Amino acid sequence: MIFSFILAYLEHLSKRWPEVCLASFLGYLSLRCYLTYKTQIIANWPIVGGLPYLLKNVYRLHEWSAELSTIGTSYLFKGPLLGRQELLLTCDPRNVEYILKTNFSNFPKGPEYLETLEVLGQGIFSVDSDSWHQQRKMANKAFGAKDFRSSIATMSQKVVEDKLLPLLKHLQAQVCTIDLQDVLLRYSFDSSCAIILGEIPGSLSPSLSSNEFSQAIDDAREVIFFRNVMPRRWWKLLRSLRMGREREVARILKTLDQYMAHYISSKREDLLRGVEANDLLATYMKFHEDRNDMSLNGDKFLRDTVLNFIFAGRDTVASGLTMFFWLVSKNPRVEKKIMEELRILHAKNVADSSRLMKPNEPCIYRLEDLRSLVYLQAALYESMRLYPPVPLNRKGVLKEDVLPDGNVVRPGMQITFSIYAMGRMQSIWGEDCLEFKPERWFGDDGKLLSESKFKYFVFNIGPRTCIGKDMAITQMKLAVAAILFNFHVEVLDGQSASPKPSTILQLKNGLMVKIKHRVA
Ligand code: HEM
Repeated sequence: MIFSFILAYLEHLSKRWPEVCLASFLGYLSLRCYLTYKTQIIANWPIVGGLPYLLKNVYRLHEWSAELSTIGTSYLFKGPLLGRQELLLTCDPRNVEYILKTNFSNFPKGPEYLETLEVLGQGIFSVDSDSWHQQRKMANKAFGAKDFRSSIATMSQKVVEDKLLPLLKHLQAQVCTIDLQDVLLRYSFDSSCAIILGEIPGSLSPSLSSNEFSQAIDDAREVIFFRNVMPRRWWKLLRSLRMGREREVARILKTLDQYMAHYISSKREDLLRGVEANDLLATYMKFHEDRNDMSLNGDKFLRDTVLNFIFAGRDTVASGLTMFFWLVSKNPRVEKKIMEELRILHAKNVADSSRLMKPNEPCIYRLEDLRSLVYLQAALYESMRLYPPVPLNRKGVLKEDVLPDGNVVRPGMQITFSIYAMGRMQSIWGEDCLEFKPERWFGDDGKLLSESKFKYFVFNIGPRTCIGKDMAITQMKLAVAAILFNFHVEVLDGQSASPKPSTILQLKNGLMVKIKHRVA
């Protein structure tokens, strides 16, 4: 009796106020979803899919990815109904190896992802298939060129010696608190530009003034991140309306184009005047000077190529260094062992009369010293395991395929894997996976193990493996050895290592330190 009365009343309401009824129904559904799913780390709600979870966690994306890895190694995430996109989140190392290496050709970056990299043009990083093959071949040739390889070490050493150490000496004398993350970003920017363009932009000057080119790279990265976390249709709509972050794109492109045009034309003039140059830009120009194919030698090709290398190298090296200093500050035992290694080498160099080392000048390490710094190398690998500079990777799917864990992937789907989560998985690294232990990188014979012995995806694996790995390790070792030997980096208490949401791992609030004199 009461039931039929309620039904009749509802029928009456829905006829008189259909909007109110629809709104109440949706409200009821949302409340039910909220109460059902509120304690879950992730779920696919009706209509909106997993978007509420993404929005809720976007500010702590990498920590969230590590939490997801504790409930399962793969999860099929569904986007909102409008433009529904399926995304397989995985941190199963078998899947990642299959995607990056075993069946590489079936998993290109794909048009959806490449669109988000618009500012990078058509460089090695932002193309697939034939164009990528061709560019990779050229890049392998450039990175294999003897003159270019030796200029990597010479230029990095020059930036450490002439720019980084004098700045740190100045900051030590000022006795002030500084953001080490910012200083290291300046170092990797100056050092990358020196190696790639043959010019040091001077961002390590004592005034620590801002640099327009470097700022445009930061802004471009933010746009790329934004496009990667927003549903595709949403950011495209914002782009057509020139709203939000998308409003910035034209200005960023203009700045990047202006700087690139300047560097390319002045390098061309230098080479015509017979100036000797072995930087990457000059190496590419020399490769192609006898070719008439303008698509390989034109300014647009050079602009995209060189910009891609600066993008790939600048933030990654700074990120690796920042997290290294953070971890070392929390692990004095490791710092002591690195210092022992550095002091033994220093004593050897002082005894070597050809090195002409003066007792009161800051100690500089050279390329030939780096090979013997094995504990330092292990500590760098280990810190990038816990804090990989590129924490996420994304791939598309060409043909339907079954991944090693049984998940079926189809064209149109996206696959994202978290290198951050995989670096912290007990099933890969053992019970002490969260400890910073460079010792895990040594075999029973005391020799440094190669990273291929581990499920270590920090530099990618397979055909698209990072081409700048050796360059990065050289830049990092030279900087760490010079900083630690000459200064004591005092990391201020009360800071946390929360990464900011970005395509490159960076600390949300920087790394505040005091630079002090190192007492021998
Ligand atoms: C610690 C420093 C670095 C780390 C952790 C790192 C990591 C990576 C990763 C994960 C990828 C694959 C990205 C993807 O497929 O989307 C990559 C690709 C690449 N890296 Fe690095 N990288 C570092 C430094 C550098 C440096 C210094 C350079 C040279 C300037 C460089 C040049 C490249 C290039 C050109 C690619 C694209 C390769 C291709 O697609 O064939 N990287 N790197």
